[in-house]
Amino acid sequence: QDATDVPKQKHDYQSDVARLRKIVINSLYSHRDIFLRELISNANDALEKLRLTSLTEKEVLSGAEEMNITIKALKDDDGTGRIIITDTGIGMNPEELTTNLGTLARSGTSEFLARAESTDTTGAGNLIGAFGLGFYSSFLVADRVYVASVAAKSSKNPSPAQYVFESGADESSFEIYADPRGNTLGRGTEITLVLKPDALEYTDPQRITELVDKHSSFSSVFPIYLYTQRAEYVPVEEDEAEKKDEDDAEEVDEDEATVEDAEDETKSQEPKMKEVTVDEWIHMNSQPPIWMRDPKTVSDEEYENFYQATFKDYEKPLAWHHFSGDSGSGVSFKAIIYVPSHLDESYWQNPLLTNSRDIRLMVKRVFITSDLGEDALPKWASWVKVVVDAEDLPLNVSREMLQSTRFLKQLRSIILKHLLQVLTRTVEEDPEKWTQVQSVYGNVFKLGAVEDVKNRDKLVALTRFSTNQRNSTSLDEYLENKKKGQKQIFYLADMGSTTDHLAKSVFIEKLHARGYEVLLLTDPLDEIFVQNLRVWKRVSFQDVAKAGLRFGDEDMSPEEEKEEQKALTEEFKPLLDWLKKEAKDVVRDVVISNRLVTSSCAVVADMMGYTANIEKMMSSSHSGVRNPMHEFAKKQKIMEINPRSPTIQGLLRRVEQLPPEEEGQDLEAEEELREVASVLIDGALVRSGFSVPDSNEFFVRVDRILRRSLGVSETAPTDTTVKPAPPVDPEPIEVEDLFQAEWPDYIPGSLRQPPQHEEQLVWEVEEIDDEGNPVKHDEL
Ligand SMILES: Nc1ncnc2c1ncn2[C@@H]1O[C@H](COP(=O)(O)OP(=O)(O)OP(=O)(O)O)[C@@H](O)[C@H]1O
Repeated sequence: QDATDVPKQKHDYQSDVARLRKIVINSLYSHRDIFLRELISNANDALEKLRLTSLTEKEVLSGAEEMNITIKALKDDDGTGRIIITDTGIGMNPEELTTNLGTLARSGTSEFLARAESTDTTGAGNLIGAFGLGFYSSFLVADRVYVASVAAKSSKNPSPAQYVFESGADESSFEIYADPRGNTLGRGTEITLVLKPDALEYTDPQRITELVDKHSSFSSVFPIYLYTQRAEYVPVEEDEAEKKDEDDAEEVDEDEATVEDAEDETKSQEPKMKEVTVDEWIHMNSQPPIWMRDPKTVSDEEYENFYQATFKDYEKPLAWHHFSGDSGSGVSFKAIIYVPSHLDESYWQNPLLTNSRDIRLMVKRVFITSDLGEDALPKWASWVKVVVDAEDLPLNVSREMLQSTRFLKQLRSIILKHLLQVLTRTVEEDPEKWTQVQSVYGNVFKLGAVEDVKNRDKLVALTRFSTNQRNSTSLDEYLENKKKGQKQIFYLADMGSTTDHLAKSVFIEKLHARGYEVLLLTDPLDEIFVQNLRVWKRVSFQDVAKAGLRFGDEDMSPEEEKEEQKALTEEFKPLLDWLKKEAKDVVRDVVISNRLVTSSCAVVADMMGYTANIEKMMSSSHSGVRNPMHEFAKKQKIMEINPRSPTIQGLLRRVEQLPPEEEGQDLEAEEELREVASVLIDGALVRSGFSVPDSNEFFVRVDRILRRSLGVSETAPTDTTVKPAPPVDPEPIEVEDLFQAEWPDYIPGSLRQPPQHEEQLVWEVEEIDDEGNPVKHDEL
């Protein structure tokens, strides 16, 4: 079949593509250099696909001899310019040209586009950087793009034809047609960019060389050639010269020899030269890839550029580590590990479902796969970016075969070991970078410590916490600051709170006053971390909002303490008994406290109970579900009262003054006291981070007590009369009609807010008195 017989087919772009192209063209002008690296990266992918397919289907390789990428930048005589990027990769048939270049198959595209459309242009640039533009970046520099492509030969398609995808930057459709030139490529894809008039700088080979050197020289193991032309002066060849001289020689006769001799003489003295244009293909990536080089010879900029091109990240990496080694199972390798400067947004949405997609495994410089399977890395480390090149694996190793090699398992621990090393090194060597690492990965380390038992200690060592004494401490530093006798790591957790707020908590007042350090945990992960770890360097964690707090330097022996507690309990017995009755709905017990200094009381969780923080976490993860275990744990709270607090002492006296039942109750005094007690209990709950059972009731009681202290009558009613709403209007006015009457130029449905007008709209409402007569007001 003659391909040229096939008519041109017009296709509309999928609407997302049209949107993406628009955002790209509008927002990435200052980044338009990226088009070249994107197209080279696509060409490289196509060559990699071809190589992989050829492992099972030899015939794909026929069609073109070489596997390479070529770039031609041309300035045409009419002042226009073109760039032609050609690869001899896997190619595309007409259907593939249509779907691959006319649709966006990536997930989350629409959401992404909506965000990019709503951000300003620089913000959109960053977003697009994260998203990856690929082929559409062509339109940053080109008014018109032609993609000619021949799919690789296969048993199903033994003589593929060359087809063209053609589209203009402003067009909402593209055309697919058989290339009228026939099959000029043999195999692969040729992308011709007809440059915009303001993008002619890219016709300068020097400019292209610069860009390839910076972004792409290492992104392909296949050779990249740039077409150049240079002027050269070559001696004019003899017969040509003779021809030239023929005009001068009037006759060809016996004098010829003399003439020749004379000519020979002049030639040797000053050879005739002419200018010729020499075409040359320059090999641009002849240097070995950077992971194969000696780290001492690679500059930071080279590492950064390599990272940005390979992992398509617009931002520079935070840190990296370049090393070589032997896996232990006889596979030697070279690798670079990168720590990105940000986490993908999706990471925290589902950290435990994230798989690593960025371990690029190569064998002898040839890319094999970046999908090493589910368990390639623990989830906490799924963000790490790695290139690893193994020397001693067979080139045709498949992903499935890889899964069963020992190398892969070893690779996992090698990567983790080096990743932890590079992070730990940052702590020691670069405090500024370490702050950045903490702000991005602080929570990742906590998650890791919970998930990755094998590396737990190293990950815990990387975690940092705020305390009542400093902004950041590691657990080891905390232990160095541990006071004599202290056998617990004190912490207080309240997710969503601030450290400043926690520092003023009732639970740490004594610890703080005495100079003990308390970890102040505000992230939901903190509590999970502590609950999982339980002990660090044989010192257990103690939630200071729970029973069981010990300072370790108690002056009294536990027996003596018990004695003292017993004596105080005896002394405060009337108050304790009375409070127990009053607080029975919220706490299990009321006891004398040893943790309070200035506060009069607090509510703490029992050993089995939930602290306010856990209660919050439970209610957010079990919303609406009543679980008897949770209900039980929620009730395991204890109210502690401070025997040295004047409030408590005063309350004790008042309770003691209540006449015993047999003498007849003083109901009024009792009621008043109960009110005070209930405010105290609810206040203690709030102060301790819990919520009160009924906040409306709570406020009514507060109000009564306030009245009492202000000497206002408790029973005096508040004037509660309010103006009633006017009667039902039988003919409701359409709001828009109303606007129309007031503002004639108002377009119905066009505004939510009434337009700003000098005169305010006045709602005249007639008020009637008890007899039904209208009430006159000066002003409404
Ligand atoms: N030179 C090429 N040879 C063969 N196929 C190509 C070539 N360029 C693009 N394609 C095909 O078109 C698809 C879309 O390309 P595009 O660059 O837009 O996205 P991508 O490469 O998949 O993603 P990204 O560039 O963000 O990594 C590719 O997945 C590939 O199938």
